[in-house]
Amino acid sequence: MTPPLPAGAATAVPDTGASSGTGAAPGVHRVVRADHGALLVVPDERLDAPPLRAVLDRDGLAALVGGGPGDGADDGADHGPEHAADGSEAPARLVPAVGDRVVLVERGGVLAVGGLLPRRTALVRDGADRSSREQVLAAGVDVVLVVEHLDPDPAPGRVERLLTLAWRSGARPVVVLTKADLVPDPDGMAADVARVAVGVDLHVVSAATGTGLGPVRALLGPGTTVVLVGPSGAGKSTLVNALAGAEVMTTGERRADGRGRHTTTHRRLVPLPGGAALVDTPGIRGVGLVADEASLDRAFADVADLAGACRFRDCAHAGEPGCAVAAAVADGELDPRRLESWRRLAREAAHQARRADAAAAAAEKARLKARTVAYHRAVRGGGGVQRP
Ligand SMILES: Nc1nc2c(ncn2[C@@H]2O[C@H](COP(=O)(O)OP(=O)(O)OP(=O)(O)O)[C@@H](O)[C@H]2O)c(=O)[nH]1
Ligand SMILES: [Zn+2]
Repeated sequence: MTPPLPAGAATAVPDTGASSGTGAAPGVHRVVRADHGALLVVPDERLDAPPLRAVLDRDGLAALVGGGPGDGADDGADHGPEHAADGSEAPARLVPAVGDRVVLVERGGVLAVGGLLPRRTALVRDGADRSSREQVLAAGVDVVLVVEHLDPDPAPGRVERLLTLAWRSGARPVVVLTKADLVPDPDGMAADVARVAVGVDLHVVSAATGTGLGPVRALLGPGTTVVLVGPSGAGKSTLVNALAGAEVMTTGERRADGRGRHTTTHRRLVPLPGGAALVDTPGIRGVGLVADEASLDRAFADVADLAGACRFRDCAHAGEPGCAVAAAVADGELDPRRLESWRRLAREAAHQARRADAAAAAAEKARLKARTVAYHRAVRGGGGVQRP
């Protein structure tokens, strides 16, 4: 299913004056790979078509119309400053990430990315370089499968963390518990995990026996983009291959020579049989958390509901009087482990927000300084000011 060009999307495409009749693949394309200015794209409605190479013009900004969780972020690579060198405001640069929908234009005989369609969803992680920049790992994702094994025992804290990440993306989170064939009571275990997956569908599967794959497959209709997150060994690749009925992802079988595994090193969009797409990247599999208050409120909707009854609006549920969350723990209504988990993630989210603020302040200071320098240069160069 190709989404129609939203109204106003055409303004995302700078007028390049490109002549028509060049046969430059028109229509919306999907970014299959994004490596430093060069992109591989395929038509949105033909994901299995041979990829085309398109350049990302460093000057021609890929401006985003509308907004989304990925706003203002890029793929983490150095694509130049956010602001023009003279300190004047430049439109925020957005660099296409895997899964983005782009419009191509022809520029001097080469295919270029003319614009980016609004990013409805984006899976982001903390900048690898400890800067405040968030890195867009995948854009245009519809479903985030949080994959967790039943054997060894599932880790509720990890599920909570990944669900928070998934909610943050704007996509729909779904929990998949794997390796049901290895435990005596998969449904009992699933009921325990369901308590930490509030408001989220949960499926129990076994790739080995094929149990439970139907409902997961049903999530992957034509035009759906899915990404899997979960710990190494959870069975993500095995699950995808079982769903696809083909070797789409490399599984974790060790290489015979013992030198690690055959794994992809590039982020890529992989077409699945049936018209869905998978974003596969090793970076996503063990992604660091980027939480914010809204995503925590979704992932911990039960805690958020209780918090509504706390006496203080900004209650930290850490011993304040009239705390409804603490009361729920005392009553055995809320698992203290869950409150502790919420606390830890809320601390991380606050830390990330402070870092982002500090970086924004530093950028603003640098911008003002550049402007001051430019002013003094102009004044001196112009000879407009005489020294007394
Ligand atoms: N018995 C059983 N084994 C499974 C199942 N799913 C996966 N496995 C096994 O678990 C191991 C890890 O599976 P992978 O699919 O490679 O796990 P992964 O999550 O992709 O791991 P990374 O690539 O490290 O992120 C493999 O040996 C699989 O054969 C299952 O449903 N039942
Ligand atoms: Zn409270």
